[in-house]
Amino acid sequence: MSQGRKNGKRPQQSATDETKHPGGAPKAGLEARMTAAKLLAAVIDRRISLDGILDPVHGNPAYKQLSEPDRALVRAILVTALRHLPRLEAALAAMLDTPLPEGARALHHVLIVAAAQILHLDVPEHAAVDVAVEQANRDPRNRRFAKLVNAVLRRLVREKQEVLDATRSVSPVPGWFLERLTATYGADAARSIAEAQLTPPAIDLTVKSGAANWAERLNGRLLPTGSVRLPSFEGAVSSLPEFEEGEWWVQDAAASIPARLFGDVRGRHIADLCAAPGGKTAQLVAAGAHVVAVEQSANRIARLKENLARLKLQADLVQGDLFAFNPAEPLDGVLLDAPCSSTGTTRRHPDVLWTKGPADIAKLAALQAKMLRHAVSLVKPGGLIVFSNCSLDPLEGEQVVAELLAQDPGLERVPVSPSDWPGLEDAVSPLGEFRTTPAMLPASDGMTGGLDGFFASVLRRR
Ligand SMILES: C[S@@+](CC[C@H](N)C(=O)[O-])C[C@H]1O[C@@H](n2cnc3c(N)ncnc32)[C@H](O)[C@@H]1O
Repeated sequence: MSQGRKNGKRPQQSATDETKHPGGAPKAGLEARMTAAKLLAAVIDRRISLDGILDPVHGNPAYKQLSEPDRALVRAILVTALRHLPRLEAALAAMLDTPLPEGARALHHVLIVAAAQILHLDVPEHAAVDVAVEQANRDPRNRRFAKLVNAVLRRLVREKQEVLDATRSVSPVPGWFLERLTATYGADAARSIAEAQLTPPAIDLTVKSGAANWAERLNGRLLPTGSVRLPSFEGAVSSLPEFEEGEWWVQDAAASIPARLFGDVRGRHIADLCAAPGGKTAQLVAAGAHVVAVEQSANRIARLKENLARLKLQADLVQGDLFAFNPAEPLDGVLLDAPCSSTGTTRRHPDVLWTKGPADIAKLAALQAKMLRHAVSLVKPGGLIVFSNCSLDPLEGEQVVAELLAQDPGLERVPVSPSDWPGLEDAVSPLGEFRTTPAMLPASDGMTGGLDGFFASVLRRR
């Protein structure tokens, strides 16, 4: 999983990936790097999501004030720091004769931000060191550590390759997550999943039609899901052909599986109960279903509306709580792509592992069970319910379904057949449920491998 990487650096791929930055002059990017350390504190210490902090409209005020190149630097630093956090901490610990004093959290974040740049970003190392020293000097709590910061980071620059090699054995994910992965997937698979989250994901497109042609046209790879994986890509996806015409949308290959599990949906009435931003609604409409898209969040349903407008696809939109959605006629099908811990998306959202924990997983699993019971109540006899989410935890997937099946004799599982998914057979469990992980779908022809972690199960009302 290390395509295109040299010395731990990777090519720019998208706005949230590690990137080059023209911060050559000693104090260039000072504001950006200082902001990055503060925002890292907000994620790690206050468990605020990165998406919330970096939102261009509702995000952190200090971040919003920065120039676009500085914002890109902040994003790259934060994503990199969170992806590699335990290894960066181990690297710094190896440079320190004694651990940092208790309570030196601000200093910890300054050092992590600098270490992420030195070890993984294509920025001048001296700028990362100088700014960290300046930042320590500016903070009365940290001033006495400025010399230490200088010495530690200069040593990190000198011993970079040795440090990268020595910390490779450190798990890049927090202990609670590795334990859960190991309990579910076994030690080897858990390690592979943890390693996979270090590689930024490729960009996958779902196309309205002619996937093989699109793959050829974009020099991409046709995936077993029918998605088109782009080769390493710089710039805005909106610059790709036929964006305005609405011929395709960005959707991780794994996220495209649940809607496909309904089979032929032409003329069927299907509700998508957690619909925004609308990737799965779009798939169902494009495949010929009449879709009601239900979404609680006003901001997110506005995005869904924009997305459908660009794609020239029509669905009925209902803004509100799915528990209040009770159509007069029972439906042919319901898709419940429920809110979850999102631990399957850490390649693009590495903050998840530091902002969420086991208690969130348990709480979300209980909510999903309640949502799934409501979803089942909306379909007619013989109707299908597809339950999915992007968590890697069985508590939010296999167990939700197993418990409901045990309680409701009027419901049966419709097993997915591995032979219907050549290339993804390993992702179908013995019970016929989908379980993808970021370690699946090997890289090939120089193209990034991997998939988001997803769970999907098909149920039928008897
Ligand atoms: C995982 S996302 C759905 C992604 C979407 N299916 C797609 O493919 O683009 C979950 C969505 O459920 C929405 N949601 C959460 N609770 C809800 C509720 N009680 N009623 C309706 N929507 C809800 C969230 O706002 C969020 O947009």
